[in-house]
Amino acid sequence: MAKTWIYKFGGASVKDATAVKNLAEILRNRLRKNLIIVVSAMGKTTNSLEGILANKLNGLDFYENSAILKTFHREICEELFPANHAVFAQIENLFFQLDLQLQKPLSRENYDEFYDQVVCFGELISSKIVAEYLCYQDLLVLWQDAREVIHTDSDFRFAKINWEKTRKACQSTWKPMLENFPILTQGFIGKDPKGRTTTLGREGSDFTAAILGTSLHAGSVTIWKDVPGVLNADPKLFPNTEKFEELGYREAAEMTYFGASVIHPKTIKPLANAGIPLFVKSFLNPDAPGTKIHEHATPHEVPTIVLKKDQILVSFKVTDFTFIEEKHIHRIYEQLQALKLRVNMLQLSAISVSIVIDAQLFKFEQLLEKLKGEFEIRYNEGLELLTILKQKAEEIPAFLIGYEVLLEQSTRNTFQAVRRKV
Ligand SMILES: Nc1ncnc2c1ncn2[C@@H]1O[C@H](COP(=O)(O)OP(=O)(O)O)[C@@H](O)[C@H]1O
Ligand SMILES: N[C@@H](CC(=O)OP(=O)(O)O)C(=O)O
Repeated sequence: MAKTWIYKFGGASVKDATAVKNLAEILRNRLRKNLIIVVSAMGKTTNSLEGILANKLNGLDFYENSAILKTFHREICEELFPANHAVFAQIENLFFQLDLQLQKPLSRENYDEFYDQVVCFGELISSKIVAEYLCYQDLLVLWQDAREVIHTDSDFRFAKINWEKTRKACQSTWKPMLENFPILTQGFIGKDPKGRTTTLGREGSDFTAAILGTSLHAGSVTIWKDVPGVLNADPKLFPNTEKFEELGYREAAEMTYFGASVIHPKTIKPLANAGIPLFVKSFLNPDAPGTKIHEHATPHEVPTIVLKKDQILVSFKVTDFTFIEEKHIHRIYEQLQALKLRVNMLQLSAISVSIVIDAQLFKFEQLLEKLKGEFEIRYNEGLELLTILKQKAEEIPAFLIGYEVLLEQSTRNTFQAVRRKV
């Protein structure tokens, strides 16, 4: 049987009508049977949907923002299609379904499940528009609902994949279709055992591409980005970046673990286990080689800089004149795990445990609430976690000029500092 190939186009590559036209041009010479195209929501649509949810939760007007989102998509369609095209009714119908969902009651208790039933519309709407446009351009693709094959548990907003069920569904339903047509589908979304929509975590469409690639033993997975490939730092934050021609799976995984947002952190592992190469390519320069992530990459010594924003540094101090013991760390980790909060950095002293975590809606307050009786808790919000891999000692001070450093750690291969602007 022929190999499957996976392309993933993220929000930036479908952010407006021009971007959708560019996507079609990329596919014009590349579209073939056995290709799966995964698309994300258009531009910042997921952020807008999160804003709508926040307004609804806080009892504020959300219909206006919902109307703005509808206009945004309708105007893209107006640039792409003639006025009588069927896509307008399809998009109208999807927004009608979104409005129905938004009329249901929302509280903190049902927030995560409600969230998934709302934010999935970003990908559903985007994939409809892109699929219709490709067909309109004689680039025939089959629109398929990713929820038919991506099976997850019911951990809403952070759903975990049922790999076996997903693999079987991909092989039995999509593989035969792919023998005749390319498939276009959504990233980020799945379905739980009760048939309810789930999502895989913010920016999870890269992970969808890896899940499909692994389940179908793909020849390769390509994620199309607005950068030339994986660089040694985010070019939006640092000048003079360098592109990697190739990277080993381990190194790429490490970069994403520390927060290099160019690839979703869960993407590398399944591909590495299956030995499937991952290409990161530019949708602005599609013929350029990009970065190849694979097993046999030549090692390099280029320092790599990763910056994670919106960090909170929390210190838990014991209050009874004892020293920090395993039981204290255990208590803190137990609560962190229950709230699905990951520790980005940890430091122990005789009487306190300091951790660095991502700021996440509601979660931090819940952590404080759970542990305030057991520890004296202090925290600083609005921080940045700077990580430099393969650091050169003499280059580090330049990264800290104009910043106050609240916590610092260094090993032979990794330098980390929690900093805030002074
Ligand atoms: N090391 C890095 N190399 C390249 N881009 C990076 C890196 N770290 C962060 N980025 C950022 O990742 C962005 C691309 O990822 P993302 O915006 O998530 O893509 P999409 O949502 O379109 O799939 C780039 O625009 C860049 O700002
Ligand atoms: N639309 C979702 C999923 C995603 O992966 O998007 P993108 O490919 O644009 O990062 C999000 O914004 O989280």
